[in-house]
Amino acid sequence: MPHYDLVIVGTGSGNSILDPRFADRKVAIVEKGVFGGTCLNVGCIPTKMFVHPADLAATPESAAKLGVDLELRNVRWRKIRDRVFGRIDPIAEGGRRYRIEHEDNANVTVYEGEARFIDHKKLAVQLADEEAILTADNFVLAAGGRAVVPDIPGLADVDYHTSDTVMRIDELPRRAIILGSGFISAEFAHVFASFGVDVTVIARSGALLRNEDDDISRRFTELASQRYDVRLNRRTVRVHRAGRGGTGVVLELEGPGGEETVEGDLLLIATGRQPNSDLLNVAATGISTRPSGHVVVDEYQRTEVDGIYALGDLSSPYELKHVANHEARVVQHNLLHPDAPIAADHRFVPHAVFTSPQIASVGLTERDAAARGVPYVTATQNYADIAYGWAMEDTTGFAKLLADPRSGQLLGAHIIGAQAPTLLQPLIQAMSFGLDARSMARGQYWIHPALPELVENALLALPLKD
Ligand SMILES: Cc1cc2nc3c(=O)[nH]c(=O)nc-3n(C[C@H](O)[C@H](O)[C@H](O)COP(=O)(O)OP(=O)(O)OC[C@H]3O[C@@H](n4cnc5c(N)ncnc54)[C@H](O)[C@@H]3O)c2cc1C
Ligand SMILES: NC(=O)c1ccc[n+]([C@@H]2O[C@H](COP(=O)([O-])OP(=O)(O)OC[C@H]3O[C@@H](n4cnc5c(N)ncnc54)[C@H](O)[C@@H]3O)[C@@H](O)[C@H]2O)c1
Repeated sequence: MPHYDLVIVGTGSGNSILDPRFADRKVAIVEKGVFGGTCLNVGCIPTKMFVHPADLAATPESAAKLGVDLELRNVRWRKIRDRVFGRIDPIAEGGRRYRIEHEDNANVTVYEGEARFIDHKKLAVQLADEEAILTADNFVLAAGGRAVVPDIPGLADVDYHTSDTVMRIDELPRRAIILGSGFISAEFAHVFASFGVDVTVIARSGALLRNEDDDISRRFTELASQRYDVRLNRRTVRVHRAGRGGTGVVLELEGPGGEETVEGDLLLIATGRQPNSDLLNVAATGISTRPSGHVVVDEYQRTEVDGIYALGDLSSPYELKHVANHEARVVQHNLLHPDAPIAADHRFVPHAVFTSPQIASVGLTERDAAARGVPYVTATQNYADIAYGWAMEDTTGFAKLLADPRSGQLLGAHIIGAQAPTLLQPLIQAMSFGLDARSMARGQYWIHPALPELVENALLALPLKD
């Protein structure tokens, strides 16, 4: 039974921990799937590589109102898909080979198989032909999560996709149904609709992206409904194959208008993700989980068991790559300096949805602020009322800020419109470093007539107390 100084489970963000400072430690890395994890292989990176061509394909629609007539002649799906994975797959394989073969990793053993705890700090790894049992002083659990597939009658008997498989299909479907109305739904609806697929989005609640600020969610729902079929307040009662030898899939729904059916050639299930703590059987080593399945960690990313750290989607309710990366840096430091640990900073975690229009957000929504009884003022600045917004003829985008009325400290920022994630970044910076709205607006130049004037004007519009 080999004993290690350090065992890392998962090669997503967990793989970034090792560097030359670990050269004198005996290390094992365990990976059951493809090296590089979700973000690289089936998450952030490929999705955005599809979103960019989708943005281009959608350009004729937005150009016409500016007097530029463009025509979308063709979408070569296989060319788009093969560019994406032709780039990504070699990176994943290169990362694997680096860990297995390169002299930098002479101290590292890679175990390719599924790990599960069988006892206190004892891990079994199911390899192709045998089971290995590993023990270690330190473990880093970075085993991520997986797509949730809801228990809907008939679903198991039809072909459906999750985000793990949908990007590798051979042909674009004529009609796609997307179940769920969160991040993945919003991004794939944009990709498919831009490529000419008839999209139907099925939402349980009365709005898409309902965790966003209500104004953002409402605006996005309106705009999405103009581009594709959005069914709100629907319960999916049953799923079955289309009749008479049809290759499609039918969803039976119940909604405000009673019963209805929707038929498609592809069904994408986008109903959230769950942590892999159950498959890793963390309970066997004495680690507890939250009701959501997330592993419990303290601010130093330490689990309840001495020497075992967890990070990323396995323990983080944010389920975002920049959070997993940050936590991996914290764990790395704390492994190297256990007597001087640093805490993870989760004060201002931003996110962006790469749909159309783009959406980005940080801090409190107005709903959060009201629920917490936090004093706040808000300001909303439309793209339509800044110079570059005129150039773009943008009539729908806006930035909404929340700030403390006295100190002017920003509490939240929410943008829907072109380049929203890029426009949000200076607001994240202000919040992280405690820059108040007045100083931010008037303590620097804002390039005229560039898009960040949206942020400048939103800051100036905040009705702060003198
Ligand atoms: C479609 C999609 C798009 C996304 N887009 C974005 C985005 O634009 N921006 C963003 O910030 N985030 C995005 N995310 C979220 C982001 O991908 C995750 O937050 C991030 O990848 C989590 O990293 P991680 O290291 O915690 O886990 P992962 O990257 O999931 O790594 C976990 C690894 O552990 C392995 N593993 C699991 N269990 C075991 C086991 N028992 N034994 C051995 N190995 C195991 C898995 O195979 C995997 O390789 C997206 C996610 C999806 C699904
Ligand atoms: N741009 C990004 O940062 C990005 C992009 C994609 C995914 N992600 C990450 O991946 C995670 C998973 O994405 P997601 O879109 O699957 O999850 P999500 O939590 O964003 O949305 C899940 C959706 O499914 C709905 N839902 C849940 N159960 C359902 C059921 N039984 N029937 C119908 N609808 C149901 C929910 O109401 C919600 O609308 C996200 O939490 C996010 O952190 C991030």
